[in-house]
Amino acid sequence: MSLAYITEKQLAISAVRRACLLTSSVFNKLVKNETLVKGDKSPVTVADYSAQAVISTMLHRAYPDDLIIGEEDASDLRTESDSVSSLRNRIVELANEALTAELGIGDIAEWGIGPGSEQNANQLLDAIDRGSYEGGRNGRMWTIDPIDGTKGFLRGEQYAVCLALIVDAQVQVGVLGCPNLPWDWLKPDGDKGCLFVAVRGQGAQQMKLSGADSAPLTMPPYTPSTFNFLESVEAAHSSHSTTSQISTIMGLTQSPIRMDSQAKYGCLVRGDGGAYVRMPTGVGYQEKIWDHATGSLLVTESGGIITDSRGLPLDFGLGRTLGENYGIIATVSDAHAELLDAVQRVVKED
Ligand SMILES: Nc1ncnc2c1ncn2[C@@H]1O[C@H](COP(=O)(O)O)[C@@H](OP(=O)(O)O)[C@H]1O
Ligand SMILES: [Mg+2]
Ligand SMILES: [Mg+2]
Ligand SMILES: [Mg+2]
Repeated sequence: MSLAYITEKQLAISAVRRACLLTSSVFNKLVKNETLVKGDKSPVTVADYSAQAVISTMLHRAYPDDLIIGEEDASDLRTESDSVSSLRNRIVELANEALTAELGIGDIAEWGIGPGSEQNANQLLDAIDRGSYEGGRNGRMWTIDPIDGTKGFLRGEQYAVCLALIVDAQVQVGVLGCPNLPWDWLKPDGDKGCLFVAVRGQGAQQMKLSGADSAPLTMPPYTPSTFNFLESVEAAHSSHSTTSQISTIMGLTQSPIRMDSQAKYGCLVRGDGGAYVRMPTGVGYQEKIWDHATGSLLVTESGGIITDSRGLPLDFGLGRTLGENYGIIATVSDAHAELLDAVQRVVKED
């Protein structure tokens, strides 16, 4: 067994597990004034902030020189008002609850976790803001999406805690925690909570969020009669009509599965859906690297191909966004050429 990135992998699993416990515990208690609206009109909750604080604290303790690209920043939490200070107190309380929880299998106290690891408000706000790195082509950087699919989280549906290590613009380690995802997609009332892990060159695996048993993941081969798409719930994030046109060209009979967050990538690699298709709804939006870093490695490590709608590889070396990539398509290797062809025919018609 290869030992490359073995510590980074264990750290990422540990950090994502702690963050997932935090987010699931918050959901049951979330009250209205614990959600803010960001400059781009998207929601952010105390759970997003505290999960980023926890993950960033652990990364910094383990690898002080590594850079971090996190979705959230703490500027809205640094102003002085009664409502902001109660929000801040809640974030400190939640982050410390997660950081100080007893050590479990694979946890290392030097990562700043376990009893006695409390951080104060300033330390936690600084940890959130350590995620402000601009990114780039060279060096080691982690990317955190503390809650991907915040809208799904608020609806009580799918969301994911996402963490990836990028080295010289290549994703090397990716971990995805999906607290609300059923272990078996066909048994929605059965056990929930899945963790997906991939290391470049070492394959991908799925394990229970709560336990250690893991199963290697290989995407099932292309079967046109049962092939279906995974796409966003939010029509503003991904064009549902474009997906439907692509589906018609490919002669697909199954309807798409709509789901928030990178949980779609988890479902793709374990075979719940045939392809993840994300076509832009307008011009100008640039996909964020933290929305696809982990998912892209899961795809390539389980026998799939991921490109943009022109067939170009996703470029994680251009900063905080995927820059010029336009749309995203991911599917098992033997279906990719046909899918890409259908996508290009639809794009040409538009
Ligand atoms: N106009 C847009 N087009 C594409 N993606 C968008 C978008 N506006 C927001 N998003 C991204 O879509 C992500 C959710 O993905 P999905 O639609 O697959 O659930 C959001 O992540 P967050 O929820 O972490 O903010 C956000 O980064
Ligand atoms: Mg967001
Ligand atoms: Mg996201
Ligand atoms: Mg997010």
